[in-house]
Amino acid sequence: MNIEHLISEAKEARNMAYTPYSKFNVGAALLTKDGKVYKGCNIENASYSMTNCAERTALFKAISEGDKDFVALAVIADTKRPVSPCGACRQVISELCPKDMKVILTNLQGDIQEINVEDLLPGAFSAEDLDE
Ligand SMILES: O=c1ccn([C@H]2C[C@H](O)[C@@H](CO)O2)c(=O)[nH]1
Ligand SMILES: [Zn+2]
Repeated sequence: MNIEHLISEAKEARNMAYTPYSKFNVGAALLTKDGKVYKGCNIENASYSMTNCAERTALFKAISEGDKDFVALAVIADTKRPVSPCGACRQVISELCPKDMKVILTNLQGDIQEINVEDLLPGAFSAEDLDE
């Protein structure tokens, strides 16, 4: 699976976004070691803070299906710069994905930024912080 294909899966997921409030559609595609792709879109709610971002939708779908070996995540939105995942998603990605995994951020113009998971959220709170 190449990066272009993963991005096209993210673009497809974006078409499923449920965004009656922001009209800002985001898609994500999460690739597993076995070559399976979990797609996710953002899902909003009239109680705005209940919104789930595309990145977390894809991750939660995968984890809930028993998949946990991830090799890449692509995210796409109609932004001037490659879309920037929110803080909540950076926290969740940091916990569930390997440190050296590539996150491919892109936009509809085809600008691409690749970033390692470990650089998404420097100093992230993690499981180790829970140890006494
Ligand atoms: O990386 C991002 C950034 C924003 N959103 C969603 C949340 C909300 O539905 C809309 C506007 O913030 O975009 C995502 O899904 N992923
Ligand atoms: Zn988010």
